[in-house]
Amino acid sequence: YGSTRPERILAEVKRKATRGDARSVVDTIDQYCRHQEWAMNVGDEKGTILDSIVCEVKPRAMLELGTYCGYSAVRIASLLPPNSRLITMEFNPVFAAIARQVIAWAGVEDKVVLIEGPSGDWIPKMKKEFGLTSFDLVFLDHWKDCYLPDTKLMEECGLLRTGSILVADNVICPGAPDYLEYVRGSPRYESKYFRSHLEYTRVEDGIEKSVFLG
Ligand SMILES: Cc1ncccc1-c1cc(O)c2nc[nH]c(=O)c2c1
Ligand SMILES: [Mg+2]
Repeated sequence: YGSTRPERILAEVKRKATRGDARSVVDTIDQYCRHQEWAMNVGDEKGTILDSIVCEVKPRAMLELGTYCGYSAVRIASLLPPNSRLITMEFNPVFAAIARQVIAWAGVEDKVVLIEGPSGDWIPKMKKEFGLTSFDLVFLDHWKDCYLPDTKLMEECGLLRTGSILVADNVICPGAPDYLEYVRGSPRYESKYFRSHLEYTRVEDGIEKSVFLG
């Protein structure tokens, strides 16, 4: 039986990255996915844009939708101030199992809570389950068709406050046209596009940063 791509990524992390060194985990995955086999991590180019927003916002409470192998969870967690939390949500159990091990290898497990299951089921439960009032920063990187419904659900569940920031990956490739139209057209958001490329390629992609105005 063959291994899966996430399993091969984890194997490379265990082979090449230094335990407890988040940056070496990030760099190892980038090297592997650029030179061995492509995978849908946010990557180094868009990752740098994400880093700058995380450093600017210094979120106490952050949500990531779409963990995959844990690349961006590790990247984000390494930048979080003490007693800040990243909650990362993954629908696919195979991805979640790999991500837990990547997050542990990087030594950031005390800053990251990984939850498994559909975002639509979890979002209405978040406040109660985690004693949250709202998220300071949300990274949308799961499935393009869920960006808009999940954003509306977070609004309805009171998980966004005036000033909460949404950062969405892949707004060009694969693209989330309904989401873009919503955040760019709504008076309740101030939206800005950061032009970049699809991870490890020359294909255009970008990140949309949208501030919720309440
Ligand atoms: C898989 C793929 N193939 C060709 C072009 C883009 C993608 C792609 C890239 C990503 O960064 C993704 N992030 C989250 N979720 C996705 O489904 C996803 C898909
Ligand atoms: Mg992505």
